[in-house]
Amino acid sequence: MSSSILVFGASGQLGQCLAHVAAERNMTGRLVMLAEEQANILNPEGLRAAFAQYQPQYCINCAAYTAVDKAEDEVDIARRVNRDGVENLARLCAEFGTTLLHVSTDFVFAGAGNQPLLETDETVPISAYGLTKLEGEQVIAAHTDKYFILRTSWLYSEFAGNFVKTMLRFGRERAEMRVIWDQAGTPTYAIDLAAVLLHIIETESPNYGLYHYSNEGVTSWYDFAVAIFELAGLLTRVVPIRTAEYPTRATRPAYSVLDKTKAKNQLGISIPHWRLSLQECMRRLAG
Ligand SMILES: NC(=O)C1=CN([C@@H]2O[C@H](COP(=O)(O)OP(=O)(O)OC[C@H]3O[C@@H](n4cnc5c(N)ncnc54)[C@H](OP(=O)(O)O)[C@@H]3O)[C@@H](O)[C@H]2O)C=CC1
Ligand SMILES: Cc1cn([C@H]2C[C@H](O)[C@@H](COP(=O)(O)OP(=O)(O)O[C@H]3O[C@@H](C)C(=O)[C@@H](O)[C@H]3O)O2)c(=O)[nH]c1=O
Repeated sequence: MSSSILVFGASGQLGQCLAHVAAERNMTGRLVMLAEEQANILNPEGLRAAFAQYQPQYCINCAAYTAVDKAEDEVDIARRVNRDGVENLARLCAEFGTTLLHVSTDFVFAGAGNQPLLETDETVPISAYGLTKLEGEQVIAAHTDKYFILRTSWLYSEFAGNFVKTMLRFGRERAEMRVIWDQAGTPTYAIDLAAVLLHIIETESPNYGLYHYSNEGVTSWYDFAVAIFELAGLLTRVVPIRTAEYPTRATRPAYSVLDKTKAKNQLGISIPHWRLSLQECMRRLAG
């Protein structure tokens, strides 16, 4: 077994954040970054060749179908990536003795409650994306014990497309933005999440299992947008609206705040507040 770490979906948002954090930690040499063109997780033969070549100690799966609204009309395609592709990886990890690090979502929950969600809370996905991501979690647990699944929420960063970059783009063009205030959750800086994934590897944590991870605190998309414009120095007016006033193809959970107690206790991490991490991201975007 080599010490290498295979990363799938390397050109997406989280994949790029991993490359960035790995470089800061002098871990770049261990990472084998595979974008979809180099390794499609739907191609078992190609994946087997990569596992055989690198004999990885760890595999990080950043590959996913993440188009939440589109998934409602393309559930089969979403399922192939978010369930079947993940199953391909889980099978190979079991065969090669590789530890699998995978990322899931707050959208596995219905979001009807008002208390921070635990790993043990009931999952009731209300969107096709959420359902296929939950199926991905289940196939991992069915094939291997050596896994870490981190459910996260509202990812953003300076890389790829995300809510922060959408707000900044529209905010520069428009005097006013209408943003939902009755969906509560916690944004997560994908750089912080990447750092946790690499921390699990660096510490060779034996505490396998399912974890919740987002930044600390609670907010709404509206408050998040207000904070983004404040930090960017934009005068864009943000109008709070209800979910019903912003119809989307997929239904999103009204409340999806994740309780991170388990991750803090078992992985030995401390978690920055979402405002601090947003500040850091905005600093990097400006610089
Ligand atoms: N973004 C968010 O707000 C949240 C994301 N998550 C989860 O976090 C993880 C990372 O998300 P994020 O980085 O933001 O997502 P992105 O959409 O930015 O990245 C996903 C990557 O997967 C690639 N991909 C898609 N299909 C395949 C395939 N068959 N084989 C290999 N690669 C493939 C995509 O390539 P291409 O673009 O070319 O299709 C893309 O590069 C995902 O598991 C996601 O479900 C969880 C909560 C919130
Ligand atoms: C662009 C925009 C969005 N919104 C709302 C719609 C939605 O409820 C919320 C976020 O919209 P977005 O389309 O950016 O993000 P969305 O695709 O809903 O984000 C989700 O992505 C998947 C992958 C996840 O796993 C989730 O954790 C979550 O991050 O903001 C507005 O109210 N006004 C706006 O102008």
